[in-house]
Amino acid sequence: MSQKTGVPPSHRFTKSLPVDFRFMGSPTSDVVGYADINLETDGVTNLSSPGKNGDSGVKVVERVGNGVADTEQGNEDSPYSGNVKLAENSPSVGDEDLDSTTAPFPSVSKSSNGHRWSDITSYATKKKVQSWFQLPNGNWELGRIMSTSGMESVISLPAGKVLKVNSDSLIPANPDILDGVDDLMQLSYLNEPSVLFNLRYRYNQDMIYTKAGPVLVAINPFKKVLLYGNDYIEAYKNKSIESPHVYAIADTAIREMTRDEVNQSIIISGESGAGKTETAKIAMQYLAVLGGGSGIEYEILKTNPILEAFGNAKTLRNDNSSRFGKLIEIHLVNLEKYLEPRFKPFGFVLHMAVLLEKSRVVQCAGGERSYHIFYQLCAGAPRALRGKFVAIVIFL
Ligand SMILES: Nc1ncnc2c1ncn2[C@@H]1O[C@H](COP(=O)(O)OP(=O)(O)OP(=O)(O)O)[C@@H](O)[C@H]1O
Repeated sequence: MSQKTGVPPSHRFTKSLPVDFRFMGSPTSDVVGYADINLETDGVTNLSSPGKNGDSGVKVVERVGNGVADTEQGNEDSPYSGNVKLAENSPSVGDEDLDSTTAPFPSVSKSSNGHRWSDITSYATKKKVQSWFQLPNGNWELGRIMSTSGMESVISLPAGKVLKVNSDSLIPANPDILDGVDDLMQLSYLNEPSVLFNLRYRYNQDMIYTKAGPVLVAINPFKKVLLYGNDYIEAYKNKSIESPHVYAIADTAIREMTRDEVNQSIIISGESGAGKTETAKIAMQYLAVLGGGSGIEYEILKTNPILEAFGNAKTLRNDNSSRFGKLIEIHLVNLEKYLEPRFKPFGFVLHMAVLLEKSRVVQCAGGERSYHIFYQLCAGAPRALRGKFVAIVIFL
């Protein structure tokens, strides 16, 4: 099978979080010794890395399972610790001729869970399907299997690199026809690099939403994307558009509530700066339009800046970080059976703020700020009063 020739070069590799990734902490001391990639003149890439004592030992990362499902299995420290196993001081690919079947290559140690990809991998190598290979620096590269002998495969990577690798370390890639599918469940091979590749492929075309079965994956675009507004809302309401979207999630929630007469919840989770607050507002925007247009919905949406003034602050990760947990309850009144497609206006929206980070009022880390309201107070106050406010802030 050919490589993804229609794919721009920037899409052909994808990167995992480093195996020593910690959410807010610093890398641990037991880090993987990432190998340097040296492109030899004969086009064969050798993996080499100075070991602790200056030897050429390299720690090799083994992928032992399906990245999507396994993220829940790891310990709480590392999101990928359930998936990876370090084979320390394994020999690196040497300078030997590729024809030499005894040439050392990054070894892969089996995990106690067994190698769940081995069946699929052997099928993939037999059929020479395009495969993903993880370089020691964490990048996944899409390669074409040139030959396989025993447990070794020779793969060609983009830019003419050729590698001899353990066949078990290859992870099958999906055919080109599945590039950028709407729902990750449609992928023939559901593995970490394929998921990352698909998300990245869509993201590069401003398709920031992708379904993973009933779950919506949203990637923060950090720029204005033309996916919102009344035209889109109308289209999702009329079901004339089916691309994954927050609007579609909100639409499903309200329709199922009407049909089953059961309350619905939308849970939005992600790390700081991922876009949870914006996503919640986008969902509320859809519900507001669907609500019928009494005007009260828009007033409710306007309460967000007030809530954010008291509960949001600039952090190193997010200029408008919510420093509290938020539960938003939207109550619909006079909801008559089978009222679709038009719903009665909202009764009220209940915001519940919990676990406010109180310490931020008196102390915050360098480069961060206290709650927006303090700065807004100073900015809006008459000059004499402003001086007093600033004095209080300094005194605190
Ligand atoms: N859909 C989007 N379109 C454009 N920009 C977005 C979108 N979602 C998020 N952003 C940008 O990312 C920034 C951070 O998003 P947001 O405040 O929603 O993150 P968060 O997950 O709520 O973070 P925290 O947990 O720190 O409160 C926003 O201020 C905005 O600039």
